[in-house]
Amino acid sequence: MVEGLRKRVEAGGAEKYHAANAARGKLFARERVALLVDEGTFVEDGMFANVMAEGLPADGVITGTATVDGRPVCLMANDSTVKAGSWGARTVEKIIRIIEKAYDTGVPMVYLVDSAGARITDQVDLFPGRRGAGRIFHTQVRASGSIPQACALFGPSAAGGAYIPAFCDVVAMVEGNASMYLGSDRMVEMVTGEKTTLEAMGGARVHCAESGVGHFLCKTEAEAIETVRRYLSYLPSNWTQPAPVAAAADATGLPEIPASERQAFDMRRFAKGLVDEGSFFEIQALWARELTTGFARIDGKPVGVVANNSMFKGGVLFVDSADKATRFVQLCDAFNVPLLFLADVPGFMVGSAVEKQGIIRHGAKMITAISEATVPKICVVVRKAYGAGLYAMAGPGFEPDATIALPTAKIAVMGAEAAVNAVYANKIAALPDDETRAAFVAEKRAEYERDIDIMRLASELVIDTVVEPGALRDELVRRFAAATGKNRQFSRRRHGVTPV
Ligand SMILES: CCC(=O)SCCNC(=O)CCNC(=O)[C@H](O)C(C)(C)COP(=O)(O)OP(=O)(O)OC[C@H]1O[C@@H](n2cnc3c(N)ncnc32)[C@H](O)[C@@H]1OP(=O)(O)O
Repeated sequence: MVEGLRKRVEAGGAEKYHAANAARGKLFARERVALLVDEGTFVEDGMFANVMAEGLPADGVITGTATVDGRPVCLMANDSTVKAGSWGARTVEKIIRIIEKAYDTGVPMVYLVDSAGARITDQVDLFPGRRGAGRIFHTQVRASGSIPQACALFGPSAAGGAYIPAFCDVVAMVEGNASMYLGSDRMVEMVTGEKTTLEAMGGARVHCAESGVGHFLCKTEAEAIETVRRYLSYLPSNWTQPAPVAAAADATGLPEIPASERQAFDMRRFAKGLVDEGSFFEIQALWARELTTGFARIDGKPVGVVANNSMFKGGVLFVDSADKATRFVQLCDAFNVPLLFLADVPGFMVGSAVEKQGIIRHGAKMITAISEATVPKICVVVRKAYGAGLYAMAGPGFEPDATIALPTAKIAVMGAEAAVNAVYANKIAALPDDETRAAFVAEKRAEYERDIDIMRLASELVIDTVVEPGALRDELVRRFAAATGKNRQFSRRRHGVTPV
């Protein structure tokens, strides 16, 4: 009898739901689990949930333990062939238990999500109680920063269900099928009159390029699962362990840095050329692109890279880029991944539009995260670091383990042109003709540039050293190694009151 039941549970829901999923290019939940884990390592919990009462296989969610690349993980996978992957009371209990197990044993938790959210027909059993659906989120929040939590999203993630991905460190979304939304298109039309679709409102591209809730836009389910595996490879199993070291690889070398600061420069190419070949793993590549974030390895050891990218919006910091940096810095700091800042930043955006969006609040949040990060952190000024941009990129006042400048670096309260205009606007306006004005501006500009000369800043001990680009990688290897055992106490308190 047990074997027969087991086979029925393993088959999932009715054939018509499997056929509908296959027609959309979706895999069965058990196939997803098999793609994620090392072969033969999966041990399932609660597979007979609800089998006697309602005959809903596994109550629509598969949970258990396994290894990924030889390291233990806990996982859950919604089965959308069972009531669209909606959560009944046992579904909720299984999800809570597996997150608790991940937290208690100190291993990553992987969420393979494809769910209609709460099972509306069973709401009294699953929704309001102490171990109701809200407890899933409470447990996720408690585990956040203690163990890595990664989500691959293959289908809908409706209403309350949308918060499971939202509480994860990262979310990989499959384009065309994955969606996240608080209210379905039908509900939106009923409440607001807006006519929309799941894809237009909460599709993978929307969340990966516009809202920032998604981190990786994937073409296939296999790619989303591979992305989760790769994410885990940069992180320790929990916050008490060091980040895992891989075999070292050579770097491909740095691109030439343009002489003119007005010329856009792709800092992703710089980062890729600096780190171990093929190790750069960009996170949120499509969102707030003026700032690049990603993991990489230098000499086999993981680092988190935060880099300004002047290819987009001149590398100026906006509200979204400040949020992107904040979250990534917190992620690295939580999991003992040293931070490398590559600065080429004119500062934060100014103007009424960004003031109304709260640029001060968002910028303060980023600077808070940089201040609170106690993991080894090194700031490399590649080109410019102007104004509060220097602070946001872990400049000297933010206890970096080093501030390194390339010979192309400029550090100043603002660029020369803006500075001359700010100080001498009245005098310039009073000059008699264009020729005199141009000569005056050129003279003041030269004076200003002498003041901020990078060797002068080195001689005043503002920065720790100036290195040629070819020597930067070796310098970083030595300095990160020297910072490994640093004291990580930041402040005497429970937690700060962060600007959010
Ligand atoms: C914590 C608060 C919350 O989470 S409230 C949750 C609210 N959830 C929703 O509003 C989502 C409602 N469902 C949907 O929009 C669709 O089912 C989505 C998720 C888009 C999937 O569409 P599709 O793949 O076409 O499946 P379908 O609609 O044909 O449903 C298949 C069977 O599953 C059922 N189902 C679906 N959602 C729920 C649900 N939330 N609760 C209970 N049952 C649900 C459908 O009734 C359908 O059942 P049947 O095949 O008619 O027996």
